[in-house]
Amino acid sequence: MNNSQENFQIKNCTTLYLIQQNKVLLGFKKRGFGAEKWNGFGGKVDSHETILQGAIREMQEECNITPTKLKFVGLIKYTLPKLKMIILSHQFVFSEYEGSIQESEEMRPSWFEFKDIPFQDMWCENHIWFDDMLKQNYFYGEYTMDGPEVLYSSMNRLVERDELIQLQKSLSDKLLE
Ligand SMILES: COc1nc(N)nc2c1ncn2[C@H]1C[C@H](O)[C@@H](COP(=O)(O)OP(=O)(O)OP(=O)(O)O)O1
Repeated sequence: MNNSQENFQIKNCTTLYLIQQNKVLLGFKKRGFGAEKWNGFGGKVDSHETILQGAIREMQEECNITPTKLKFVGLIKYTLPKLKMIILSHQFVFSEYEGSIQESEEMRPSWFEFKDIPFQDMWCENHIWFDDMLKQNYFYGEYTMDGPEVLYSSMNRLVERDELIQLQKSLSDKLLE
C-alpha cells in the first residue's frame, strides 16, 4: 500500500456469478452501494467467517440459493479515493446449487445471455474483465474509481491459478498489516 492510502478503510468482498448454458444470473441492486446497477451477487466478508463462507452466505441472503461448488476465478482491487476505501473483491463462478432462485430485499435476479450483458447499466469497469470471468479464466485486476461511472485507471491481466491464490494471500495479508 502506498503512503497516500494509509488511512483507507479496507473491505474484503465477494462477488458470485451463476453460469449455465451461455447465460449468467445477475442481480439488479435495489439499495445501498452500487444501487440501480446490475452486478454479481455478494457483499462484505464478516470478520468471523472465511471468504468462502461469506460468499455462500451472501448468495443465500441475496438470492435464496446455496452454491454446491464454487470456482475462485478472479481477484479485483478497487481503490476509491473519495471514499478513502479499498475493496478487495474475490470473484467466484458456479453452475450447481440447492434452493430456488428468488428476489430479495437487496437484489432482483435475472438471466442474461453472454451476448446481451447490460454493460450500460453496470459499474463502468465491468466490461474490461467480464469476458474473462464468463470464460472462467483466472484474472487479476486493479481499478481506481469514484463510483460506478468514474474510472481513473485500470489494469487487468490473466494469471495462473497458483498466482491468483498467492495474490489473494499476499494482498489480504498486506492490506491488513
Ligand atoms: C468499486 O467498483 C466495483 N465494481 C463492481 N463491479 N462491483 C463492486 C465494486 N465495489 C464493490 N463491488 C461489489 C462487491 C460486492 O459484491 C458488492 C458489495 O456490496 P455491499 O457493499 O452492498 O455489501 P453487503 O455486505 O451486501 O452490504 P450490506 O451491508 O448492505 O448488507 O459490490
